[in-house]
Amino acid sequence: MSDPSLRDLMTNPLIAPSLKPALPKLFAGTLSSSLSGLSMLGALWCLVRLIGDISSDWVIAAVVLWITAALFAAAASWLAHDAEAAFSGRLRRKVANHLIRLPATALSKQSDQSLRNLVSSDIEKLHHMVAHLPSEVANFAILPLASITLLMSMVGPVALWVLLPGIIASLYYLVVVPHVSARDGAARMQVMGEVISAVDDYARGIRVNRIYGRQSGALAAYHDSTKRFTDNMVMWVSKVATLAGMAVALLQAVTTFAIAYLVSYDHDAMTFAATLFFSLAIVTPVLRLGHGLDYVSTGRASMGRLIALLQNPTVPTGHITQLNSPTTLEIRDAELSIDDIQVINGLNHTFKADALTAITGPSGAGKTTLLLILSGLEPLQAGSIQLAQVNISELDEQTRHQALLSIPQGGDVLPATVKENLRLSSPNATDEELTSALHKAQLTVELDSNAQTLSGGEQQRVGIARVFLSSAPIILLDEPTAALDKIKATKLIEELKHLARNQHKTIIIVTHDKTLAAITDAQFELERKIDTENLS
Ligand SMILES: Nc1ncnc2c1ncn2[C@@H]1O[C@H](COP(=O)(O)OP(=O)(O)OP(=O)(O)O)[C@@H](O)[C@H]1O
Repeated sequence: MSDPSLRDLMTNPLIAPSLKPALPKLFAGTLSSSLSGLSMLGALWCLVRLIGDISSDWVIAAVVLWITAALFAAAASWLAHDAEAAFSGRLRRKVANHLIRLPATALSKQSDQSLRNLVSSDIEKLHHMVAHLPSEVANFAILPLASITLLMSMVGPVALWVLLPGIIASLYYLVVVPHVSARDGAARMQVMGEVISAVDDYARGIRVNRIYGRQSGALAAYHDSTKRFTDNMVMWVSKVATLAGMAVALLQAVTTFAIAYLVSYDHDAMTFAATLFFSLAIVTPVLRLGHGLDYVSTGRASMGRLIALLQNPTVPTGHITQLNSPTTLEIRDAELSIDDIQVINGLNHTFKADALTAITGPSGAGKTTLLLILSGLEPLQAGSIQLAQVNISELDEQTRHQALLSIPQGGDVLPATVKENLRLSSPNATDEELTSALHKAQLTVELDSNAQTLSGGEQQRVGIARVFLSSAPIILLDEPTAALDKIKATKLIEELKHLARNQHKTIIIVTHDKTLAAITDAQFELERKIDTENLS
């Protein structure tokens, strides 16, 4: 699919609403930028007049116009960057809101790197393009037009010849550079990708690399790809940058001077000076066209990726805010295929209230997927999840969050203390309550210790402690005992059973461990669906 056009910025329903409130400031920025450029041309004109009429008036007028140009340029920059900041803030919030509401399977298709890019560099590239467009409109349209009008009025149509360097420069930047870049760009991007993966691999395997030295794995790949990247860059620079340098040198000075002389040699010195200066005012911006086009093309590519992300449907929500009591949980006639593989097929079950249920089954049977479905994070293709006899997709999002707490497998903690991590779920809990919750989750650790320096299993138990602080009536846990020894795992199961019974909660865990499942209040076994027709 080709990248969206600049028009899409204004018309695409996923991007335009974030830009629209910033448009008045962008237009004001364009106007200021144009006035700044016109003031510069005015100052130039005063200097030209000085040649024919040596008077301090022209010098004063030129200085005033230069100062005016500087003030307008500052205003233009402030307006454009203010508009850009508001636009990127709105878009960033929109993308972040969208990402956290994506179905689990859609989210799993994005790598960590592409998620990072979507919320940071892609938005930066797009707002960079938006911030620079006003001054580019002034540079590439209004200033050349004003210069050409002046030249035509002074020298006549023959002055159009001074456009020649600008036209040649434009063709170079619009045709030659993109052609060379497109040919070498893909190879450069591939090497760049290899450098990034090698750095990533090296960072992850830093201890291993320390043991095995430079020759091994990621470090060797890093050396190899950086070398190829450097060679490739040198080759590219020698092809494109050298030609660009020659073009600037020839077009800006020699050729423009020669043409200006050719078209105005029989006029007076003032007209000759005006022709030379104003023709440079046309050619100089064009020589910066490469940079202009670079950020427009990267901005458009980023806009394409952001639109593709925002086009993904989010998990459905409704407006129901009241829940019947008791808060029962059932799954009815559920069907779900992921990438054309049927994972859940006609599933029906009512989970026992005030009890701890264990979901068991062989690897790949769909236990984690079922937990995601029950938490409302993976929409079904058919059937429904009934929470307190309401279809979960009709529940208001906040109501769903208050009714359901889901603790995924593995530990994800924020870079803060254990206390701060727990306080996110229960802001008013006392230190005693927090310590008691940690204790029930089979974790003995200081509340002020750094959560990120805990082991993976300990981090997971910080998450499990939230279960004992939460007021949600439905609690889902994926493999909560995976990192625990037998004694601690059994104690945790007993604590969860106790919580379910005493505080009227429906607690559901996924476990591989049949002996642990046997001591829960109820079991629900999933079978692995094997396509027997394809087995010999
Ligand atoms: N995001 C995804 N993309 C593609 N396939 C997926 C995705 N998530 C799950 N699946 C597939 O769905 C099936 C069930 O996966 P799931 O993780 O739910 O199984 P599980 O019973 O929890 O397995 P395990 O016990 O090994 O954790 C598997 O065949 C898996 O490959």
